[in-house]
Amino acid sequence: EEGVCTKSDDGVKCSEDNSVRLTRLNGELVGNVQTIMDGDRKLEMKTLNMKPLVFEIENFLTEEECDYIKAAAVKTGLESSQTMAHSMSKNQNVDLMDLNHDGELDIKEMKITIENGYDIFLEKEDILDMYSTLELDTNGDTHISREELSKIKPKDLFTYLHKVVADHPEKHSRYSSQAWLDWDKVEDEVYERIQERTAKVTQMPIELIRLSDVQVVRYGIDGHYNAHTDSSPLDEHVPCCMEGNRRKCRICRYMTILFYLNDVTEGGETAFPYANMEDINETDAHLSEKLHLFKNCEQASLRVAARRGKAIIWYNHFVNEETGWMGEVDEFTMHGGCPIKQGEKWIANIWVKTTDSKEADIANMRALHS
Ligand SMILES: O=C(O)CCC(=O)C(=O)O
Ligand SMILES: [Fe+2]
Repeated sequence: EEGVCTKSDDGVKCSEDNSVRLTRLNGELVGNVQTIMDGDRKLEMKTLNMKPLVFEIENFLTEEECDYIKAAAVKTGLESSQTMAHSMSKNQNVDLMDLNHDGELDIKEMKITIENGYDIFLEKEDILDMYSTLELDTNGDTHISREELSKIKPKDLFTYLHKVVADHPEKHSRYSSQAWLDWDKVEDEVYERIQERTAKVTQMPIELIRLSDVQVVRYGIDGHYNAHTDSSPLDEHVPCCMEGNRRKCRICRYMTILFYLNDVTEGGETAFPYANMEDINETDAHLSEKLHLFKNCEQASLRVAARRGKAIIWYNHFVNEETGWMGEVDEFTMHGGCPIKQGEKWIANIWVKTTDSKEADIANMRALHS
């Protein structure tokens, strides 16, 4: 339970050795309950699932804490996540996802191309509509050859897709609004209590919890988030994103702690469509209809109901046996938010950031105390 740095009468002492490892709690088996005392509050951490490993703690946050976080997000200002912010610019060429390298795009490949490039989740009919409107598929074989594709202007594609999501916001991969809370940059008793409680139940160093990214999300009617992983697969050629780093980087988040800040009248569960599947086929993993939670939430084998104050916890990565730090991504953690049928949904994500370098992460943790 000891963090990297501990407070004592003569100040803060940080352990010098690198034997620190990322904690991965033992789930034992589904339904297992571990009791943790936080002051006089008794927290019950239940194992919800083993593959992926997911824990649930009801009433982790008090009613007041939920309202406090919501109010903080409102004060910061929520921004719509439905922009094409990460998407390609008007004039950029489409980055073709020719998965089977046959020199043309079938409907599935076009679907992925649009998802990755524009964060828009289209179905077969939508793609065929697009082909006919933009006169893309000149020979009508539902395949887009390089030649056919070279005839379209990226700007037209952009304009077309922009209109599709303006008319149908539910076609966004994510339909919500969000705000970031810089909870490591302010002195705030409520945040500190939550950080300490989170460190306690996860048995993670408080410094890593404090340095986490915290995002508050609000979903209205039809709001949803199609299935995704919260972290990127390991890639030795691309560094983990760090603050101020403008180079191409990948998102590295060892674990996710998700708080529900309100009760949703109907819908809005968190769904894990690949939970408990035997294995995940690499290519199919990102093509499966199961990922389309806006439509297919009921098919997901693990669904967690949104309840005010509840926390769920999972590990986006395994622990590398040798280094004790970030291991491979756990693809079974693929998850998202089911559409809101009635009411609204507020959550807060605590994304515990780690990088490929344990030394750099420990240095960051130490820096918090100086
Ligand atoms: O809304 C949910 O339940 C899941 C949200 C989520 O996966 C995310 O914000 O990354
Ligand atoms: Fe997520």
